[in-house]
Parts: sequence; structure tokens; C-alpha cells
Amino acid sequence: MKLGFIGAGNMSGAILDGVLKGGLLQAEQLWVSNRHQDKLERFARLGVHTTTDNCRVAREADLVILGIKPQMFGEVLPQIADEVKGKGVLSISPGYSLAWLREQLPGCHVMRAMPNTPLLVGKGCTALAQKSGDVPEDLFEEVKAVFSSAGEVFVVPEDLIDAVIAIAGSSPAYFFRMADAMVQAGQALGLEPEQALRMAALTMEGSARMLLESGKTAGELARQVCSPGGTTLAALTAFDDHHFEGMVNEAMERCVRRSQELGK
Ligand SMILES: NC(=O)C1=CN([C@@H]2O[C@H](COP(=O)(O)OP(=O)(O)OC[C@H]3O[C@@H](n4cnc5c(N)ncnc54)[C@H](O)[C@@H]3O)[C@@H](O)[C@H]2O)C=CC1
Ligand SMILES: O=C(O)[C@@H]1CCC=N1
Repeated sequence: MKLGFIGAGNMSGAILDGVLKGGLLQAEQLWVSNRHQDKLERFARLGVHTTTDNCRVAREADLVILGIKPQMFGEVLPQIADEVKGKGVLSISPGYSLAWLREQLPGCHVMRAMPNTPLLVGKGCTALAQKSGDVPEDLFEEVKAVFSSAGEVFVVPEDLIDAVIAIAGSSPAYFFRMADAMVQAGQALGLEPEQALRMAALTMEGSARMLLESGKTAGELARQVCSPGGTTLAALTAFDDHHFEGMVNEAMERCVRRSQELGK
């Protein structure tokens, strides 16, 4: 298979690193285009084919991943529509539905996925919308393999992709904001920022492992940390006073709403 990326940004880089490091594909099987040459340099250093011509990628690749922002779809899809006929095209953007993408790219096999940036460290979480239309089974399996090389893949009905964005696509930013707030507070309490960051990040990593491996719920694990009349319960009273769950719920609802707006 030859895999192409249109847009040489964060997500294309994360996915491409995953397939190279995981040994799924070799550099000569990979094509990347970007409208700005400077963005291609990091990719050229890996030995992959690079070009400023999106049509070249569409022509060379069997499967094209659209690594551009949703706002660029209107410009890029008409450019590549003829070249991608009969091939696979994967959107990783919020908003645009499979039905809409099929209208823009008639005759090609359109798929949707929602990955996240932890793909960069091989710990990604990607949801792939269930196969629809005439997408061949082997092509769908190839897409699964691409994302499996840097994390775990879930197949979900397309109408759950917005929910996935809220819980996994956008949520690395929630965790980074949480870490940043903890580091700032730790600094104010006298810790060195580098030490505070390491402690917060290791604690996030360890807590995530416990959630994945202990078989216990998040509630049970939280209770394990709390001693009666102790420090953790004192800390969590601030979460209650500031309606923590309500805030998270509101954040996720806004995320879903924005995805729906982007698709209009
Ligand atoms: N960053 C994230 O955490 C996630 C992003 N996504 C989606 O992935 C897609 C890409 O996002 P990022 O990688 O974050 O964006 P990015 O801004 O890092 O990369 C986009 C790249 O496309 C290039 N570009 C712009 N117009 C172009 C054109 N006409 N032709 C060729 N290249 C062009 C830009 O120069 C840039 O290098 C978006 O649709 C985004 O919604 C999905 C999941 C997570
Ligand atoms: O913020 C965004 O629109 C993209 C989609 C998921 C993560 N980043």
C-alpha cells in the first residue's frame, strides 16, 4: 500500500511516525504534501516523498489521509477529486459527514476517523466510523492497521464520532490544562516547576494505568485515595464547590456542538 497525507501538520506527523515506527510501512511507501515547503522538511528527513502539490499525493497514494483543518476542505477536495476516484480517502476532521464527503468526492471510498495527539507517543486512541457505502473490507482493515500501529482503535457508528471528539479527540487538551494548573499551583506552594510537572505527569500516567488495569471504577479508585478527615477529601471539596462534573459536562457538550457547526 502507498499512504498519502495532505497537510503536513501535527496529526499527519503523529500518524506517519506511528506507521514508520511500528514497521507497518516503509518510508518509500509514504507521500506527504503541504502548501508550505518548510512544513515538509521534518518529513523529508525521514526519507518519505514530499511535495507542495496535493494532486501528486492523490495520484501516487492508494489511501489518502486528509490532514488539513476543516476550513481547508472547500479548497482541497475539488483539487483532488479526479485523482482519488477508486481510492480510499480518510477524513480525520470534526464536522463533515461521510454522506457530505461522498458528494464532494464521487467514486472514491470515503472513511472517517477521530484520532488524538497521543498517537505521537504510541498511546493514541482512534475511533473509526463504521464502514459504509462501498468501502472494500481490506481497505477498511488497512486503515485500522494504520491507527493500531500507534494505539488502540475502536469502531463506532458514525453518529458517535462527535462524542468521541469530546472524550478522546479534544480531551488531551483538558488533561494538559489540568496538568498546567497543578504545576502552577505546585510552584506557588514552593515546588520547582520541572519537578512539579514530572510529579503531575507521572501521577496522571499511573492513574490512567490503574484505570485501565485494576478493574475498578474511577469512583472506587478515587475513594481509595481518600482517608476519613484527610487531605484528599479536603482537596475534593473544592471540586464540589466549583461544580467540577458540571464543568466537564458543559465542556463536552460545547465540543459536540462545535463539531456539528463545523459540518454545516
Ligand atoms: N490536533 C489534534 O489534536 C487533532 C486534529 N484532528 C484533525 O486533524 C486535522 C489536521 O489537524 P492538525 O494536524 O492539528 O493541523 P495542523 O495545522 O497541524 O496541520 C495542517 C497542515 O495543513 C497545511 N495546509 C493548509 N492548507 C493546505 C492546503 N491547501 N494544502 C496542503 N496543506 C495545507 C498547513 O500548512 C499545516 O501544515 C484537522 O482536521 C483536525 O480537526 C483530529 C484529531 C485530533
Ligand atoms: O480542535 C479541533 O477541532 C481538533 C479536533 C479534535 C482535536 N482537535
